[in-house]
Amino acid sequence: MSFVLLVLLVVGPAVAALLCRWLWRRGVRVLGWLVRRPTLLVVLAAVLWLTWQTPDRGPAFGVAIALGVIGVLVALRVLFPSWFAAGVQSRMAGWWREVRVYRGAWQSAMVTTGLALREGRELQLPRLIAVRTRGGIDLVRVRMLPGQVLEDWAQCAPRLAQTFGTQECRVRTVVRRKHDLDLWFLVTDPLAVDVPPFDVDTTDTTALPVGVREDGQRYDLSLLGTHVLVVGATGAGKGSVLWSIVAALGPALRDRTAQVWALDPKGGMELGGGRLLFERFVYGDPEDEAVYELDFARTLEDAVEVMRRRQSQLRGLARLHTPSPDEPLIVILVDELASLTAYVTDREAKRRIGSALALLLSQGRAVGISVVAAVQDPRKEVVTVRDLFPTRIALRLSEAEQVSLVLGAGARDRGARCDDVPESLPGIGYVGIDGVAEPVRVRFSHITDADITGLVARFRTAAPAVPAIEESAA
Ligand SMILES: Nc1ncnc2c1ncn2[C@@H]1O[C@H](COP(=O)(O)OP(=O)(O)OP(=O)(O)O)[C@@H](O)[C@H]1O
Repeated sequence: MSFVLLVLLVVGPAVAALLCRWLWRRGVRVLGWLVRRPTLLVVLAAVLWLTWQTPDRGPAFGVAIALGVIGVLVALRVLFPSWFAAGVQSRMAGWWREVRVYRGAWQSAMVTTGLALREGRELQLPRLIAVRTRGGIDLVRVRMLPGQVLEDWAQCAPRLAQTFGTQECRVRTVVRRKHDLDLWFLVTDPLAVDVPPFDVDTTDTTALPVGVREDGQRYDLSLLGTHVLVVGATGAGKGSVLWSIVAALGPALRDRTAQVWALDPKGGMELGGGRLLFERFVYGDPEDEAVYELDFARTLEDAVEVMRRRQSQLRGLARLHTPSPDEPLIVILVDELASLTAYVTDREAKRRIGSALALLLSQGRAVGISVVAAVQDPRKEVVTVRDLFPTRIALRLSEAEQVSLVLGAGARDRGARCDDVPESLPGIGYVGIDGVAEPVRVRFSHITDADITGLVARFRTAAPAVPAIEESAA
């Protein structure tokens, strides 16, 4: 007996210490879990407060009230999901992140980044107006100090991200509020995982679902009335942008309100899988260079002819063409535009291609002809017509200087760090649209060969709408 007691006396404290340690660790984890769930914390606090305020009714009263509140919240979430997400969840989570992350460190962050102003003994701080949380992003609205501009904040963006423990910070203007800015702090990155193709069921070519934005929302690209240039280093995912657009056009292709004329100077390697979806598919015969280059010239000139005809039909009647099965939106899809603009050896072909492309890019969009082209090298000597594309998509680029060539001066300062996109994340890029200040970070859908086969099976039309299908070197 005394031996058992002895063992208990020796082992007991050690076991108790281990148990305490285990409980402490568990407790810390539970606390951390609670801290990340402000709604639950508020409900728990309300239960405790009610129990304390009404001791005669006992804890059951508080629990009943809390269950009622939880029931109402769950019902609201189920009945009005988008309103609940934007109006309740986003505000609650934002308020909690404001208290937990931003308020406490605000003054020191402003001072160390040089965004605070000292006048004598008085310290002036930019005002933190509100925080909202959406997806993995904290949207922090701030009021700048007099004399500050967006660029002052954009320069400090990496340091702000580091201070508040987030992955990235982007600075954005606020419509009709010149003194305010929105800081987008990326807490988690929803673009770190592949985006599968969307199940498209719309023929609306002004909102093609092609990817996911960094706030987790779907990104819809407008194609009608614009041209799109896609720029990216080797392996950046240019193919996935072209294919995302084709995939999103599927229903319009099937309904014949859109058609794709595909030009694939890489011998048909990139776009060949979708040839049955395309009204025209020109890939040339690299062994017969002269014919091969003239094929592209002829196709572009045919598009110019359609453009001229539509112009004379629409003159005085409408300023923007409306796609229909008789007069569909024509999408000229070009993989590796440089092969048509810079690397052409036949002088005659080069002249004809250059002039047809310039005509289509400058006059085609109003009459329903859009050019979507991909290229690796965005320099003007390679893509002379670069500035005629109102929508430009910059994927991973090899040099920081290339960002301004594609998205315009200052785009990199506003967060479009295309040169920082890791090679392990193909398909991520920034979309810049003329007239829209901030580029949007998007991951385009990853379209595999199997997806392309599925697209062809689902959307190919029984017979072409326009008889002249041209397959060079067929
Ligand atoms: N959106 C995406 N999501 C995930 N993986 C992608 C995505 N886009 C492309 N990839 C993968 O990245 C690799 C390169 O893609 P892709 O061929 O489209 O790049 P590219 O820019 O067209 O390259 P190149 O200039 O050599 O033709 C492929 O293995 C592809 O599967």
